[in-house]
Amino acid sequence: MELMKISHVDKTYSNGLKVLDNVSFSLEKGECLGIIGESGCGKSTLARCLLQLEPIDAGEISINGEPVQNLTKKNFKPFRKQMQAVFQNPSASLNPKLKIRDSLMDPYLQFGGQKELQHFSYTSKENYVGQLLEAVELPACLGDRYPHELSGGQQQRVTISRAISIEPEIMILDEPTSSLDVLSQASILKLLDNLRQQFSLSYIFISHDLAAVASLSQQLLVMKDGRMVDGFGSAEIFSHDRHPYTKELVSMF
Ligand SMILES: Nc1ncnc2c1ncn2[C@@H]1O[C@H](COP(=O)(O)OP(=O)(O)OP(=O)(O)O)[C@@H](O)[C@H]1O
Repeated sequence: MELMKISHVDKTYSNGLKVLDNVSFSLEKGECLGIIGESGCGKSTLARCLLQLEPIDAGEISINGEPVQNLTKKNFKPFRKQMQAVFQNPSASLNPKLKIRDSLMDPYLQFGGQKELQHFSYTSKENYVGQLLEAVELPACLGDRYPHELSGGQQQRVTISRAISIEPEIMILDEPTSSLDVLSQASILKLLDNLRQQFSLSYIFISHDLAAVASLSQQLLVMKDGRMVDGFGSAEIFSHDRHPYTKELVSMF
């Protein structure tokens, strides 16, 4: 089942730089779609456009068959609730003045409240936050701490926990492991893979790190200078049919 469809999307910044050029792809329910590309190719711009943090100039973005690119912020809110994001730098994503417990409550208060949760249950703040921390394999006592009292890997687990807290359908992962050391990267990738299966999530995983993307994704797209130049199933990454640019990326890792 097609959850999200991106058709012929263009984006040019006000300085005249065309960053997305006729970008099209679709995300199937339950899959991890990896998007690989070098620094500056437009990956983060794409993530921001999907989340409507940036407007697009042309094309269509639809979620569950509904075009969403022209919706007001208010009308986009129900779709935004279905689509959460994890970014590269967890310390920038967490409010330094809030205890972890209060950061974790943020999406529930903003979007959830009345929403029936299937995997988590809300009986009290304490209990809900405990379940959220447990889902990302962190002890409940961390709820009492501030972000600077956690390691980078623990902080990223908290941002992942916050993203799944209202049980979205889609997660946009924009370089989720790039700021972490190698061991933390591996354990976060494993966690993300487990959570996708446990919570029936679908991922768009954007990174310059081919090994990380390939380890998690069923489908891969290769982005170069704002265009998708190649797309294939993860088993076909080493195929002779790959685009020359894909072969170049593969040969570098
Ligand atoms: N708000 C903006 N205004 C003008 N140009 C921008 C803006 N944001 C990004 N750019 C430029 O658009 C291009 C693509 O940037 P983007 O951050 O999307 O790439 P990226 O592939 O995510 O790179 P990286 O992996 O280094 O984060 C770059 O040349 C960048 O300098």
